[in-house]
Amino acid sequence: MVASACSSFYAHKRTPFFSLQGRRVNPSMQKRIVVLGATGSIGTSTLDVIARHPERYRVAALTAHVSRDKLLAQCLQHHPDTAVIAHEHDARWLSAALQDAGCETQVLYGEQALCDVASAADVDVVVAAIMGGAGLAPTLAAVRAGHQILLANKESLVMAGPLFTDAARQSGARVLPVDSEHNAIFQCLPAPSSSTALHTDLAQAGVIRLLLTASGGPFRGWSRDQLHDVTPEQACAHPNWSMGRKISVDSATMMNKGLEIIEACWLFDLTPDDIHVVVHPQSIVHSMVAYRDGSVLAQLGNPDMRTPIAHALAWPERIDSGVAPLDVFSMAQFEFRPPDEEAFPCLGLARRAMNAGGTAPVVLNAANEVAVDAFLNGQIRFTAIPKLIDEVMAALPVVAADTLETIFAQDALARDYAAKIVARWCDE
Ligand SMILES: NC(=O)C1=CN([C@@H]2O[C@H](COP(=O)(O)OP(=O)(O)OC[C@H]3O[C@@H](n4cnc5c(N)ncnc54)[C@H](OP(=O)(O)O)[C@@H]3O)[C@@H](O)[C@H]2O)C=CC1
Ligand SMILES: CC(=O)[C@@H](O)[C@H](O)COP(=O)(O)O
Ligand SMILES: [Mn+2]
Repeated sequence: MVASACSSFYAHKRTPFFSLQGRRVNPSMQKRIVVLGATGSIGTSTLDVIARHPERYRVAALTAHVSRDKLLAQCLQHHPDTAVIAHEHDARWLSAALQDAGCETQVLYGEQALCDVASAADVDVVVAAIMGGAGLAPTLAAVRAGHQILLANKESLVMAGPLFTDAARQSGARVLPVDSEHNAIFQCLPAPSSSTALHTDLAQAGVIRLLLTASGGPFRGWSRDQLHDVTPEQACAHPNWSMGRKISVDSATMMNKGLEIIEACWLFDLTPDDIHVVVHPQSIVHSMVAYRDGSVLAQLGNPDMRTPIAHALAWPERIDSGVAPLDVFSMAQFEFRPPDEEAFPCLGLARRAMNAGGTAPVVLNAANEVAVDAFLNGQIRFTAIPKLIDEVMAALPVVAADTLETIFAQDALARDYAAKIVARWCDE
C-alpha cells in the first residue's frame, strides 16, 4: 500500500516474545528507531550498529530521497513498519517490490510523511541523518514530539538553533550529538543536568574553551592559488572519513568546521569566541575541552562514525560498535596547528553569521548548499564557493528567526539569490 501520509499504520502487532538468532527477544525491551536519511553514510553506519544489537533496537521507519534500490535492500534486512521515499513513482515501485518479497513494510512518500514518521507516538529514538536543510522539518517534528534525537544533521541546528533548543526544552526531547567532534566534546563534559542533555553554563562547570578539531580536508596546507583548479573528485576525497559528497566538500572548504562552530554554540550554549578550531590532520583526537585548572580532556578513536553513533544510541551505557579500539602504539605522531583562514575563508563567514544572529546562519547555510551543488555540477570553481556565500550574505537583510515560516522564507530567498548569481557567473 502506498500513501502520501498516514496516521493509523502504527497500530502494529507485536508478539510478546520471539526468537532472533537463537536469542529470546522481548519486543517491549526494544527501542523503536526511526532513521531519517537511512541510505546515506550516517544512515548506513547506524543500521550497522543497530544490527549488532537486535535485543535492544528495532527499526520502526527508514527514509530515503531517491535511492530506492538501497532502501529496498534495507527494508528486506530490517523489516521496518514504514519506509518513506520522496516521490510517488519510487514509492509505487518500492511497495510492489516489497510485496513481491513478502515484506509487510508500508511505503509512504513526500515531505509530510517524513515528519509523520519522525513524530509518530510509539517511536523512541530518531536518528537525524538527512543531508542539508531538507532535514530541518522532520528533525524539528521529532524534537517537538519529545523523542530522543541522535543529531547528525548539523544544518538543522545552524538554521534553527533557538527554535530547536527551545522546542527540546519544552518537549523534554533528549538531543545527543552524533557529529564526531560534538560527540567527543559531550563525552568530555560533566553529565548534563537537564533531560534534554543540552548543556548550559559550562563556565560554572570550569570549562574555559572548546577545542574543535578539523582534519583540514584534502587541501590542507594548500594556498588560495593552488585551490583555483581543484575538481569535485579531489574535493570529495576526504583523507580520513568516508562521507556523503556535500559534507565532503564542506570539509574541503572548511565550511564544515564553520557549521560545526555554530552547532557547538547551540548544543553547549556558547559563543563562537569560546570555540577554537585546531587543525589535527590525523582525525584521531575528535575534539577537546579545556578546563580552568589546566586540564584538557580529549576523546580519541579511529575515524569511524559507528563509535559516536553507538555512544549516542546507548548513552549512558556503552555498547559494541564494530569499531576496533585505537591501537595507540601504531600512532606515529599527533599534530595540532591553527587553521589558515586566508585560504579557507568559510570559517570566518560562519563566525560572522553566528555573531550576526537571526536569519544570518540560515542565509549562510542556504548559499553554501547552492554553492556546493554548483561546484559539484561543474558550474563554479571551488574558490567561488566562499565568494558566492559572501555575496549572498551581504545582499540579504538579517531578520529575527523566530518562526519556521520565516526561516524557510529566508532559506528560499537566499537559495534563489544564490542561484541567480551562479547563472550570472556562468554567462560571463
Ligand atoms: N557522513 C558523516 O560521516 C557525517 C555526516 N554528518 C551529517 O549527517 C548528515 C548526513 O550526511 P551523510 O550521511 O554524509 O550524507 P549522505 O549524502 O551520504 O546521505 C544523505 C541522506 O539523506 C537523504 N536525503 C538527501 N536529500 C534529501 C531530501 N531532500 N529529502 C529527504 N532525504 C534526503 C539521502 O537519500 P538518498 O540516498 O536517496 O539520496 C540519504 O539517505 C549531514 O547533515 C552531514 O553534515 C555529520 C557528521 C559526520
Ligand atoms: C566525521 C565528522 O564528524 C565530520 O564532520 C568530519 O569531522 C569532517 O572532517 P573535517 O574535520 O575535515 O571537517
Ligand atoms: Mn564533524
